[in-house]
This record gives sequence, C-alpha cells and structure tokens, in this order.
Amino acid sequence: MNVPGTFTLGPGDGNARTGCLTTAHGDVETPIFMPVGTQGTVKSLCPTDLHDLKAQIILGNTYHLYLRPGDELVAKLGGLHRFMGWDGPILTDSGGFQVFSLSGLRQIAEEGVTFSSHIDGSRHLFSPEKVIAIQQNLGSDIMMVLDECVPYGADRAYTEKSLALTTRWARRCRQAHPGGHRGQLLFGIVQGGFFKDLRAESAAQLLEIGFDGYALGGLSVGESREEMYDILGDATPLLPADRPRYLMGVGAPRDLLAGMAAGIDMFDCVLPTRNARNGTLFTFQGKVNIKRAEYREDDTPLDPTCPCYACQTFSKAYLRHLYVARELLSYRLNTLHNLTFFSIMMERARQAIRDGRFAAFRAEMEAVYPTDEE
Ligand SMILES: CCNc1nc2cc3[nH]c(NC)nc3cc2c(=O)[nH]1
Ligand SMILES: [Zn+2]
Repeated sequence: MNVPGTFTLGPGDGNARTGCLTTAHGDVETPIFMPVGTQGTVKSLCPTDLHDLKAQIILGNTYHLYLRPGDELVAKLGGLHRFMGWDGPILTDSGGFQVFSLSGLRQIAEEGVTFSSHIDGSRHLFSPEKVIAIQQNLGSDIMMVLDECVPYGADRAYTEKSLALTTRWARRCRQAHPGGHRGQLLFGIVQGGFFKDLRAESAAQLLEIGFDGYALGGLSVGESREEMYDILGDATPLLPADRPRYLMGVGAPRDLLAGMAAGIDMFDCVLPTRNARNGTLFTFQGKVNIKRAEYREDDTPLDPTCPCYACQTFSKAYLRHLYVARELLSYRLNTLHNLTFFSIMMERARQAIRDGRFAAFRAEMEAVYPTDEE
C-alpha cells in the first residue's frame, strides 16, 4: 500500500494522462469525475449505489456540514466516512465557494471570511485555521485550502489584491496542516481570474508553499466556454506534472474532454446529479429530456448500452411517468443513470488515453454532445 499522496503517472496521450492517486481510503484512477455529496449524501443514492456505479471518490461540502450537523458532531461519531457509510476516498471543499455563493452578509478580511448562515442567519468566521480544523474533524482524504473564488468580471486591481490574500491564506492552511498529517492530503487552489500573468504568479506562489495537489479555481463562474478554455490551456501546464491537477466545478461532457486534453486529472460538478432531478439525462446517443411527450408511450430503455438498474429494468415511458408525477423514485433512477454515464465515460476516456486514441474518443463524444449549453 503506497503512502497517501503518492501519485503515479500511467500512459499519456498528448497532454492527456492517466494516473493513480493513493489516499488513506484507497487508490483513485485518474482522470476521475467526483460525484458531489453536498450534505454527506449524493442526493437520493446509498453508498452501495455509488460502489455499484464504480464511483471512486466523492465530494463533501465543508460549509454545509459545518453548519449542519456540525463538524464536531461528525468527529464525535467517528468522522464523515463512518457517519455516511462511505468507505472510499472523500474530498471536501473548504467552504470558500459556498460562502460566496450561498451565505449572506459576508465580509472578507485578513483573518478570514465572516458570513451569515443561510439556515438560521447566525454569524460565522471561516479562517484558514478554522477550515483546516473542520476538514480534519470530517476526516476527509483530500482537503482544500480557503480561497476567494474571484467573481467573473472582476477587474485587475481587485483580482491582484484577492490573489495576494488567497496566497497568504494558503500558506496559513499549510502551516495548520503540515504534510502527511494523519494521511489527509491538502490541495492548493490557483486563482488570478482571467489574467494569465496573475494565474502564473498564483501557481508559482503555491508551488513554493508546496501542496499534495493543485486545483484551478475561479473557473466555471459564468465565463464563456472560450474564456474558460483559454485560461485552462494556459494555466494547466503551470501546475506540476507529477502532482494531481483538479479543475473545480467542471463539468459538462464537452468540458471534461477539454480538461483531460489539457492535462487535468480530477473534476467535480453538480451537473449529473442536479440535471437528474430536473429530468435531463445523459446517454451515449446524446441528452434526453425525459419529460418530453414523445416518451409517453416509449417502451424502450433510456440507453440500451447502459448497465444501470434504471436502463436494465424500466422503459422511458415509466421514467417519464415518475418524473411527471414527481415521484421520489424518479430522482433515484435518474441520478443512478446519470452518474453511471459519467462513470463509464471517464473509464472509456482513461482507456482511450492508455490506447493513444484520446483525440478520436473526444471527437466521437463531441459529435454526440456538440455544444452543451451548461
Ligand atoms: C474549495 C473551495 N474553493 C473553491 N471552490 C470552487 C468551486 C467551484 N465551482 C465552480 N463552478 C461550478 N467554480 C468553482 C470555483 C471554485 C474556487 O475557485 N474555489
Ligand atoms: Zn442507465
């Protein structure tokens, strides 16, 4: 068993690469898509479902779990793995992004960010030290530093000032969690908005501090696809090739392919789980909007090539009925299917990279997923 944090590169194809990241709860084959389990659950699924669809690692949100049920409680009950019954790797974000996108009345200062809970309005402070303590309590295998996700459209002066603070926070996070502490890894987050020189500065500063992996933050925040790809292509090579590279909040099939082509190893996005709940299903023949009337009498499976329980057991007509009737089973079957699709797509991508045919695989998928509006 390798030491947590060991990252072994496998065959590559252009900038795309395969790898294996060792964590305290098992190895993760990359490139990997991480299902989002915001409040200690991937909505509507049991951990057994996640194992069945070959999920390797899931994401938990520090902001939510800190507010409810509380990180101290989770620690007292044995940590997040035991609490939620998931024995595989868990990555927790640092809450920074949720604070900026969910809470009200937030103030940013040297000490950290103060905010009001979206649940009961109570006031809280997330300092670098605090978010490290929370993630240590949760016992996640990969922790993220506290950062400011610079809003899309921020000017250079704001971006520069924010970057300097984010780097000081990253240093404080590293000091609060020295390398190898209890096998929990710590990833830094590159910011710098859409200014390439600031992105380079951010990456260099984080490298100097030294992290177990490096994330690209501040993307998928409302920018156009071309703006994201421009920064992606420019910033990814700045991240050390021998450490995992994580593109936060991405994404649609097309964006996963672009990320892998640029050399990204890890992804997370609410798309498959959120879209499942609004009836948008992903198949290898393209997207299916299950609520459409055309499926009312369609007795065929959603995707005959899909091994998931929903496709092996039910017709589109039934899936449509459940959705229209707002039945709970609709969320479960749709989520099972969408995460199975993402899991299979990533497995096929890893194999395509190993076989040196990633470009062909990407073209094949893009023919089916031309320009996802997401
Ligand atoms: C770990 C918390 N920090 C942190 N999370 C993020 C989550 C994102 N999710 C999206 N699009 C859905 N962009 C993101 C950027 C960041 C980012 O810049 N920082
Ligand atoms: Zn399926």
